[in-house]
Amino acid sequence: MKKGILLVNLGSPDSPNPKDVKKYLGEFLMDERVIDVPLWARTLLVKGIVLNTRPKASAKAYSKIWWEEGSPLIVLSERLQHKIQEQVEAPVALAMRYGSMTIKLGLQELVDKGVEEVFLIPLYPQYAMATTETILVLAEDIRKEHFPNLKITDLKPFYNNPDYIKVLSESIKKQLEGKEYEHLLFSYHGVPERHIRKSDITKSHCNPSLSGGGVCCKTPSKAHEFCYKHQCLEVTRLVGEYLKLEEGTYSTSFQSRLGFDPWLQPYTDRTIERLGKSGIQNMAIVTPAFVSDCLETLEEIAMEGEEIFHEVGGKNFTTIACLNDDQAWVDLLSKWINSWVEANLVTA
Ligand SMILES: C=CC1=C(C)c2cc3[nH]c(cc4nc(cc5[nH]c(cc1n2)c(C)c5CCC(=O)O)C(CCC(=O)O)=C4C)c(C)c3C=C
Ligand SMILES: [Fe+2]
Ligand SMILES: [Fe+2]
Repeated sequence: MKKGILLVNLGSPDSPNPKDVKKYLGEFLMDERVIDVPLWARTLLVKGIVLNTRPKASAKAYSKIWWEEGSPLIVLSERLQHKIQEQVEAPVALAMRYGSMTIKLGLQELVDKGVEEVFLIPLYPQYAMATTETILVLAEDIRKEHFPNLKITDLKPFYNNPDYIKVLSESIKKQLEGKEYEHLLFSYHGVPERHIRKSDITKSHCNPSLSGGGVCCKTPSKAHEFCYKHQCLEVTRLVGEYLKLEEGTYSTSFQSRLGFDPWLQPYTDRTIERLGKSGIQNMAIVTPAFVSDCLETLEEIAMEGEEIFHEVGGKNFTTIACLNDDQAWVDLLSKWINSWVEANLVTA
């Protein structure tokens, strides 16, 4: 069977213009695994409220980070794809869950090259309903409808894979060389707490709220295979261990909340403010829910986050770049792909 690889990331608008941003946000936010309320309520919220207000503000934010070659997330994902292709004989295609570079087009590209078996790689270290799950469900729907003879195998979340932790930790270490910092904040994209409860396969383990939360994530459970919060906390713990970070000099927070429901806490903006107010003068921030830099890292963290820190008296704010097309990361993904191509063994 001829094999091929499909890398899948989140996606971006075609341009930072409000019209393109509105189209993109419409598709993104109407996904039932992103805004997980009944269709009528989602339609009312997204089409009646969010799409009338947010695209203008989002477009402004996108304009600040847009590159000449296009959206940073897309350009960086393409660089990763090309570098991997140099180390892998099977064809490597790239698709996005939302926007013009669809999963259907990505699969079609591989099928046109004679591929009969696809290794699908969601570019997310942690599992979440709003990221990994929505990719897998859509890919399977497309396979059934358009490519019924195609076989698809997916790479499982690799948040605790020792090689991944090593690559991430070494990247952080390298970027912090010669930098002064008293606190390293691990900021992950947030999700509503409700998403965590919905993904709990035991239906009784996960309790992510601040009052009862935290304990469940540290108590062994099969629920953790799908618990985004557990998987984020594990990345922080394992990197802390690898880099021998001192207790109290690093912590975890969650960014990018939207709407009024409780999201995973502590929130990143409030944490940055608290750190600055508590006398921390130099802080660094890393964003391990993303493998490619994007709006959420380049604008929300590197620009807004830094502004908050300076407003409360902080001095040096170091933003650590995502793995992007870092050579060790390219080598690791290529190693996982090659072992699947050679033996169908997924090593992550
Ligand atoms: C409203 C619900 C949202 C959930 C749940 C959510 C989860 C989630 N998102 C990412 C990764 C990215 N999100 C990005 C942008 C972005 N996310 C939301 C909303 C939710 N995300 C919105 C409305 C936006 C658009 C921008 C904005 O208006 O603020 C991006 C950046 C895309 C880019 O083009 O650069 C990424 C990446 C993860 C990993 C995640 C859950 C774990
Ligand atoms: Fe998001
Ligand atoms: Fe948990």
